[in-house]
Amino acid sequence: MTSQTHDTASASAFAELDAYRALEAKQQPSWPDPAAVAAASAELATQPPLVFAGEADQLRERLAAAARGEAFLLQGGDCAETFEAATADKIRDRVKTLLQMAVVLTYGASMPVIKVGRMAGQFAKPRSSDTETREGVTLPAFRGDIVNGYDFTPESRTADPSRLVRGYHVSASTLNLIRAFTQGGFADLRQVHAWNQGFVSNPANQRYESLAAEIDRALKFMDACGVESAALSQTEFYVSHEALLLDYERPLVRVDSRTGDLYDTSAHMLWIGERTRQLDGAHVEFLSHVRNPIAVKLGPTSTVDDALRLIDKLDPEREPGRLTFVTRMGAGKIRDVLPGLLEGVRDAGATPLWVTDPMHGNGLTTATGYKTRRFDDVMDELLGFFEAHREAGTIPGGIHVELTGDDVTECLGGSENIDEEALATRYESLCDPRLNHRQSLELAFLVAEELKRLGR
Ligand SMILES: O=C[C@H](O)[C@H](O)COP(=O)(O)O
Ligand SMILES: C=C(OP(=O)(O)O)C(=O)O
Ligand SMILES: [Mn+2]
Repeated sequence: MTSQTHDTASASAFAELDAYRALEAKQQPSWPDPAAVAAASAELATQPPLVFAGEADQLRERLAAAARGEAFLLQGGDCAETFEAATADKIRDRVKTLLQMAVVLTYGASMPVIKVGRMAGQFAKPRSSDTETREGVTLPAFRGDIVNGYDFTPESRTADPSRLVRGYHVSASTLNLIRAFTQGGFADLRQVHAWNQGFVSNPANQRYESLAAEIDRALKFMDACGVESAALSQTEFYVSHEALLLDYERPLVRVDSRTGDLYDTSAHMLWIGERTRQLDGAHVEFLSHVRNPIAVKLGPTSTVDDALRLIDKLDPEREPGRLTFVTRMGAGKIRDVLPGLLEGVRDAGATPLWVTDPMHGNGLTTATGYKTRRFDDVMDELLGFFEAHREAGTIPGGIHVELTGDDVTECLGGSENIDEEALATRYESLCDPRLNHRQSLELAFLVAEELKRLGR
């Protein structure tokens, strides 16, 4: 193609993308100053992409393997990242937690684990209510650091478009550190013990320690045999977030110079949330025009028809790895709802990647006002997910969890038995409750058992 025909082709691709502008976009902030939003978007449009299109393609291939049952997706991180918590220590501890979980899963299941952080861009939050009332004062709800501040004052809660640009820069520095850790030796499998250090000693990381010792012995054996593999010293690590805030996502859509295709370069993988997955809505339209791997959350009211129409819109070619469904049904509903959904999609001949989010259908608020989840409900939804797939003969391809490497007390239960009273001691999340480091490892051991049972 000459450069002129290339320009014409990308102009028409952008025109198709912009069809979303005529559709309803739910869960967007009301920015008080539209000119300032336009200026922030224009600034973002001049910034370099955060990811390379070829990386997104590689992830799509990995996800295709997971949809075939030859790999397993581990996607996790904060509910809402914050600018303040984008520190070296906190990013390192989240990466370490995901690496540890991946080792538990890989070793348990003898299967490659695809590591995808809810990191480097997971800043925008959909809310149940547009406003929050405290002691008779009503203000706009907190919609994530990329929109407004958490402090309960009118100034802080006013949507501020300069946060869009700051969100980009915090994402860039977070991603930079993730790349440094995962490619610069920190993720070397010979560091399997080191990832466990610095966390409060507990039964889950003691169990991890003995698994790490087995891995060490296996590595020494391989060394002694002269087996060398670059795969041991580096790991692929991808980033993802909910593509919620279209004023942030749109300026980061770029043309892949290799193919002329559009990619949303804010992350490798993007998902559409339960609240914004309307077929005639802006989010579905927008993501139908970019080539990244896309996920859609499916809550308990989802029908087979919803799923099939999403497939037709987002993955008309039924390209392996393009589309992931993340089901978040709730422990009490998954066994009733999921088998029928799996069967309907299976009978239509489609093979999306099926992943469970055992967190978002299991929220509750305590009498003292803490948003929390019971670890037992999370575990129960996980088991229900594996059961439903056994029933339908389909492939349980991954998990999507809200977690942190920090020693927080946000979810009830787990082996340290966090109770309602303990929630107050280290509750740090600005949105949903996350599994702490120990609960995350416990969950990984349970999933590893289920994967072993599958005997893949
Ligand atoms: O992360 C998910 C949603 O943003 C969150 O669950 C909404 O919480 P809310 O019901 O407190 O608004
Ligand atoms: C908002 C989220 O989930 P859902 O769309 O499933 O409610 C989330 O993943 O933080
Ligand atoms: Mn959440």
